[in-house]
Amino acid sequence: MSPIVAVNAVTVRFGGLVALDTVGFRVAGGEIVGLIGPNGAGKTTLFSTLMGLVRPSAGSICLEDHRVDGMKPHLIARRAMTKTFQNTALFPQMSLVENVMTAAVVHGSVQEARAEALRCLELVGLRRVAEQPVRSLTFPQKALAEVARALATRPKVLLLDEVMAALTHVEMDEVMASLRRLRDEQGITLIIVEHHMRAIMGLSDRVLVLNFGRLIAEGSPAEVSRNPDVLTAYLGHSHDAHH
Ligand SMILES: Nc1ncnc2c1ncn2[C@@H]1O[C@H](COP(=O)(O)OP(=O)(O)OP(=O)(O)O)[C@@H](O)[C@H]1O
Repeated sequence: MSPIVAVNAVTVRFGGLVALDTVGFRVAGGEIVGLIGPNGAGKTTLFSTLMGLVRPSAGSICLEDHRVDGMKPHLIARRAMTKTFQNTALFPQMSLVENVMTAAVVHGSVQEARAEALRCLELVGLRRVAEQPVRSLTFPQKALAEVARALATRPKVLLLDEVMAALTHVEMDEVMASLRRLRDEQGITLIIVEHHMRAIMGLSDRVLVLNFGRLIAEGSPAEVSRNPDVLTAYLGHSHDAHH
């Protein structure tokens, strides 16, 4: 089966700095792929490049066999790949469903946007708190609200950018269960950047490891966590290893 996402020898340079160096990998439809690496490894740059916010200096990116590198972000979103936004402020005084509707208005009338927003909330298990103001939600509910907002564009591939950043272990487990269900029931492909190793290792089918812009390892969570190159990369950046 052809991959849903194919990244082929992508290089990104910022002036003299090589932020991504001939990075290549494939993602199958319905797969959960974790992307890890020490600070400055290139994770954010890779997400930005996938989303069309950064143009690769070399290489190509295909989404369902269509080249998307160099395409504008909204056109990539229309081709069904989108991203959550790190620390995007939800409107705290508005209800949850109204917040998701702000992303769902692309679907037409207010009534249609509301129906779409409720569908997205159902997908992440938040339907029952739809009418509550966002300020009254728990941290894991807020994290899942970000995911629901991203789902309003009906992605096949969803890039999750540190949605679990502020959570405790118990809260993380709650979000992870919802994300797993989203993949299992909807077949949505998830690519995840997360500093919490526990979340990455618990959720991912496969983990990609970046270091200084290069892909240094790829495998199951168990394979990656005993890979000597990965251990060296993290020991050199002990701050990250403790997250
Ligand atoms: N717009 C930019 N202009 C110049 N250099 C940049 C730009 N964006 C990122 N970089 C550099 O590219 C490299 C990769 O950064 P990136 O933010 O992608 O890493 P990261 O893995 O996401 O790090 P972190 O975990 O700290 O978020 C770093 O050296 C960074 O300083």
